[in-house]
Amino acid sequence: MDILHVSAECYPIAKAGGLGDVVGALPKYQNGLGHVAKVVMPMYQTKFLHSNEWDIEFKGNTNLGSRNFDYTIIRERTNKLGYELFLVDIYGLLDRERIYGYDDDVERFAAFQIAVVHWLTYAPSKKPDIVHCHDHQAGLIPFMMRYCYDFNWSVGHLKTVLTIHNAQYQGWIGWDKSYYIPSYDRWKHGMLDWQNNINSLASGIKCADKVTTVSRSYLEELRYAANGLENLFEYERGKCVGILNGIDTDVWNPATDTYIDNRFSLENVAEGKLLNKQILCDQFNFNINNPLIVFIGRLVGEKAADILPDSILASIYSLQHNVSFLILGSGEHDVEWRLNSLTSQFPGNYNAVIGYNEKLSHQMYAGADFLLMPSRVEPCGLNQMYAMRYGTVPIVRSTGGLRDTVIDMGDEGGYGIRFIHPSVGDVIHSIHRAAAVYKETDTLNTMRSRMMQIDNSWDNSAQQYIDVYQNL
Ligand SMILES: Nc1ncnc2c1ncn2[C@@H]1O[C@H](COP(=O)(O)OP(=O)(O)O[C@H]2O[C@H](CO)[C@@H](O)[C@H](O)[C@H]2O)[C@@H](O)[C@H]1O
Repeated sequence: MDILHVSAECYPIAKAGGLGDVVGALPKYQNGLGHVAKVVMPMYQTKFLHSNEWDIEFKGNTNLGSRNFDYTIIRERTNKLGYELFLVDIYGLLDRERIYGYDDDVERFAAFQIAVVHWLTYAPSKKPDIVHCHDHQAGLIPFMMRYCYDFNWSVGHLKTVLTIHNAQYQGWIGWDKSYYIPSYDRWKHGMLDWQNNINSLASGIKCADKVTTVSRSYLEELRYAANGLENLFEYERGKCVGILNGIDTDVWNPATDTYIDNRFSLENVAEGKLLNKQILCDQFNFNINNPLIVFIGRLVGEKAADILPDSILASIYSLQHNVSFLILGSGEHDVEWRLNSLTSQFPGNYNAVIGYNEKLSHQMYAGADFLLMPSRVEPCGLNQMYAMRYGTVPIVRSTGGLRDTVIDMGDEGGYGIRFIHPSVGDVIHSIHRAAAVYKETDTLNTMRSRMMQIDNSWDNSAQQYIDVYQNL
């Protein structure tokens, strides 16, 4: 089968979170199964863009409302990522350094989607069998392919899949900007609308042939907590399926990871982790004998980052300073500020690196004893799977993909710590459980050995996506 993935992120070109990891890996594994999977994404000003060679694939001209624009589709010359990669260059709109966070993001991603569908319509090359859209930045594509007059005569018959990595963000566009959508059958305007806005994600759910979420539990949860789309998920449940993400075991492998100084595997996990922990302890002035608990991720309400400061403060006091915490992330300014200000309060027990740092994240997965994820919402979560591969015990709230991937150490065959509420009390209790198990070397080693042998690779999930396509 011929599959085209459409996404705003793709690792290693541009990544803000887990979406980039998934789109960077899934096509490679689908190609490994004998299919032809490709990726198209915006051309941002990235290091990857400037350090690789590109061929021009197609040049086109189309409109965003009254604004006429040229676009160019370029293709990475060597397929070095294991799949064909196309970038959409729209001068003045997409060619920025960051992925998101601009005042005109609505215009940028609307233009991106229009350009992709225009390209699919007018390029002479063979059309894909499946257009696989990821999150709201590609959510309008199924509508445009099916109902916009400029396109549907050519691509209206192609099958579309929408994968929801995070339903919190929906790509709302006021109806005052509806002229951005190329002309369409007005009777179909309900396929764009949700609660008096154009809602890109809702439109994708209505119009795509199949909708997938990144874990089964998350799909269940969306029926009662979907940031306003609950009824839609209930109504469309027949076309929705949960497929757990995998991890790219080429990138996330403690035996070959070039970001870490001391590589290790199951055979020497205790020694390997200790050497990596020593480096972190030297860098951040921690006592190596204390359990090291880390958090990596976006500092937003969804991840319950706001409860970290109080939980950490209380835990350091109640464990009499026999614990260390390291935070890596960025997000809401007040959370960043509160997390930063703890550093001076607890030198030797706490530190925070505010920002995005791929290398440090790998070093933390390798050197930490525990990884904390108190998420209020976690569609799948990749961090816990990376942690497990590096022998780092996950401490997770039992929700979404965290529930599907972590078994509590109190249960048969368990290897992690699970708690129910995203509350300071539950987090402190779990940190105390972590501090206790840290002293039981044999139990800790058994848990490490169990989690490192779990196969969370893409092999299984990539095939499940192929099954979805084939059923269409
Ligand atoms: N400051 C920082 N520095 C370095 N690396 C950082 C970082 N902040 C985050 N990361 C990295 O970004 C990724 C985060 O992935 P997640 O899946 O946990 O969350 P995210 O909410 O972005 O993804 C959404 O999509 C994914 C993919 O479907 C779902 O798993 C998830 O539940 C859903 O919320 C990891 O690779 C992590 O190491």
